[in-house]
Amino acid sequence: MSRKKTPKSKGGSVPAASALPATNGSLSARPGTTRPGRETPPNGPPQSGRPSLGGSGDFYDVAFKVMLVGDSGVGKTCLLVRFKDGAFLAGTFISTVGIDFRNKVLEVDGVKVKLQIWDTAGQERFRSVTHAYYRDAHALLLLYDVTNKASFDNIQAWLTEIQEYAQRDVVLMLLGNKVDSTQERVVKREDGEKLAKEYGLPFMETSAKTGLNVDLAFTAIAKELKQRSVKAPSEPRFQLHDYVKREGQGASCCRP
Ligand SMILES: Nc1nc2c(ncn2[C@@H]2O[C@H](COP(=O)(O)OP(=O)(O)OP(=O)(O)O)[C@@H](O)[C@H]2O)c(=O)[nH]1
Ligand SMILES: [Mg+2]
Repeated sequence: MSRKKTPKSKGGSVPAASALPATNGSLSARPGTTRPGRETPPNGPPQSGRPSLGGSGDFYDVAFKVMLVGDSGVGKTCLLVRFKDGAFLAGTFISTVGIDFRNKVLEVDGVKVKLQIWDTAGQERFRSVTHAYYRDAHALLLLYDVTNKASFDNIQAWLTEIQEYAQRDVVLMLLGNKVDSTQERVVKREDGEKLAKEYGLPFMETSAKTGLNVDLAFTAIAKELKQRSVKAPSEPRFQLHDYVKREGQGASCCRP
C-alpha cells in the first residue's frame, strides 16, 4: 500500500464553472470563520483513486471523495465545519456558492483514511454544478433539516438525482440535521427512519450545533470506504447499517 501525503492547506474552493455569477467567480464566504485556503487547485472534479498531492502534510494510505448534498440551509457547511474544526457557525446564514472542499485524515483500524469532503451549494441555481461532481464521489451524505418539512419531502428528489448522476456503488447515508432545535422540530425521528428503511439507507440524526453524531457519520463512511478498498481476507465485513444503529446517539439522553 503506498503512502501518500496530504496537502498542508485546509481545503479549497472551485469556481462553479458556468453557473457562478460572473462578478464573484467562486467562493462562498462566512464572516468570523476561517475560509478554506486554496489547495492544489483541482481542474474539475478530483479523480477517484488519484488523490491530489502537493506540499507537505499528513500521510495517508487511502483517499476518498465524500459529498454533502441536500437543500439549501439544511446545515451542510456547518456539518463540515463541525467535523473539520470542531466549531459551529452560528449567526447569519451565508449560502454556499458553487462548491468548497476540505480534507481530513482519519485513522481507521490502523489505516490513515483521507476524506476529501465536498460541500455543495443546495440552491437550485447551482444544481448543474453539483451534477458534475457526483460521478467521482465515493460517498454521499444526504441531509435534511428536522425543522424544515420541505427539506425532508425533497429527499426523494435528491435520491432520484443521485441515482442519475452518482456511481451505482456510491456509499450513501441519510442525515436528519438540527436535532438540537427540539421546539422547532417538525420531522419526527421515526419519519426519517421509515424513509431510510424504504430506500435501504443508513440513517442518523445529527446536530452541527452540538456535534451530536457528526464525527460518527464521517467515521462510519470512512470505515465503509476503507473496508471496501483494503479489507484483509480475515477481517469481518464492516456493517455500516449496524454500526450507525449501534453507535448513533439520540438527541437527548434517550431515544425519543
Ligand atoms: N440549530 C441548528 N442550526 C444549524 C445547524 N446546522 C446549521 N444550522 C444553521 O442553519 C443555517 C444554514 O446552515 P448551512 O450549513 O450554511 O446550510 P447549507 O446546507 O450549507 O446551505 P447551502 O450552502 O445554501 O446549501 C445557518 O444559519 C446555521 O447556523 C444545527 O445543527 N442546529
Ligand atoms: Mg453551505
